[in-house]
Amino acid sequence: MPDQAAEQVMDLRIEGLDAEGVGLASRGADRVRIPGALPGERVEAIPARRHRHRVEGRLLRVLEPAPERVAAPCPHYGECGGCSLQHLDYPAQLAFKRRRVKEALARAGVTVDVPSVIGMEEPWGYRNKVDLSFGHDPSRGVRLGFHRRGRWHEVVPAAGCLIAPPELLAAVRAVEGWALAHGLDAYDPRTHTGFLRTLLLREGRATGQRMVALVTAGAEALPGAGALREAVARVVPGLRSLLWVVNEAPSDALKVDRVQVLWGEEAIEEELGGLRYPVAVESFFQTNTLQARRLLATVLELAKAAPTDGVLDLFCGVGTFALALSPRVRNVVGIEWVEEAVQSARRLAEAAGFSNARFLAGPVRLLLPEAAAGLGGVDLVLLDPPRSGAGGKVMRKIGRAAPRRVVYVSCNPQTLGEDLVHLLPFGYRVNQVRALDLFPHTPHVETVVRLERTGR
Ligand SMILES: C[S@@+](CC[C@H](N)C(=O)[O-])C[C@H]1O[C@@H](n2cnc3c(N)ncnc32)[C@H](O)[C@@H]1O
Repeated sequence: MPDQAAEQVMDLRIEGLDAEGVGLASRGADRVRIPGALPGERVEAIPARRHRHRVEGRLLRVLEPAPERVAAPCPHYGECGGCSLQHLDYPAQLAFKRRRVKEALARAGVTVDVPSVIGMEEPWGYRNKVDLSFGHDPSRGVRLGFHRRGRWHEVVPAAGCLIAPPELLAAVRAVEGWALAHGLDAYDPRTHTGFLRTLLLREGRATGQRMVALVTAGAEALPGAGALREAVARVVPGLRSLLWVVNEAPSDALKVDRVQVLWGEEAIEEELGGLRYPVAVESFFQTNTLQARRLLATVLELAKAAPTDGVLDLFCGVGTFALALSPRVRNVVGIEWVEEAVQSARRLAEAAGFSNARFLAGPVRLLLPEAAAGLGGVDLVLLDPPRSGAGGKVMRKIGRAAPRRVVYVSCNPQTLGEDLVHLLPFGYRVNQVRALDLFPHTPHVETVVRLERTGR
């Protein structure tokens, strides 16, 4: 785009928000996306990038603010890649999420009442897991923080993050100081040089146990391991696990090639539904413990389990739903492809004496028919797939297993709607929906949908 156009200031009226919570306006035939702008507002923005009829705009000034606009309390709002809805007051965030769920269901041809989103009384400091990255800082060498919005290889400071608990954030300065003192540099995935990759912090909300995991590129030994131990143990209360994780993959995604326990245990524990779950460095565990309890209660309410039920729990992770259902049903089979999560679920079932719970390790698509056949009748299917959804093949296999009830837990309304389109033709009808806010100040929303087989 020529410089002149890049300088062109646009005076726009914001018409709505897209699924990512970005303000949308029209300008001739163009759709303009403006992060930070709210519906009803008149704003000044400049075009930053153009793709065919879509223009990415940068907000310059809000000329007429919406009544729901609030001053974002985080000092790094706008620069940091997280919490993009902080400028919208909390009730309006919940209303936006409710609309997202309604619209996604409507696109799938489902018209059903979507009640208000179940929000948090105190929507701050809720995360039990924080992922930080090391970046190069020209003035001081290395910096530990969050990815910068739009420039993923740069980081913004983590201090002052309002959705992470301060007890975990205390590790950041200690680890940064240790890295600077030992002259260690940040790994650069573009050149595959450098050493320090990420720092993963986890806590068990109910147990007060904390984990600090340093992820680096490959090395024989960790320089200054003793000093790291001392620095972290001094500032992180309830430290139960200090780990050194080696990730030799070229990309940024967390891959665990080797784990060394520098102090304490390999995992921490978290409590949910009366059971204590071990949480290892790479395990999936709901990141908002308080709302995860409400999610579990909602799933149990919508499942309406009966003692004669045979149940499938697909994408079961460490088995939170299957284990909670086990004492209420005839038998339950969980399917999950992370072997370590399946082993954890099996151990918990055994310790609790749930002899009617079985867990299979592998892809849902391949194991579902065998698991359904082994149950002696499937009455209820629960599924909680990742953001990408379950996919048409899995949904059609559920339809062919013909359970009377399906409870679909989704963290992405869009893929929820797309998946439902494959199940509805098997004679299912959505008869209850609940939405919960597990991720305040972000556009994400958790939805639980109950379907019943009416025909066929
Ligand atoms: C949103 S999590 C649900 C976890 C679980 N309900 C819980 O609360 O702990 C999705 C899970 O699906 C697993 N997964 C993703 N794709 C899978 C597949 N094709 N087959 C089996 N498991 C899969 C992931 O490893 C993850 O544990």
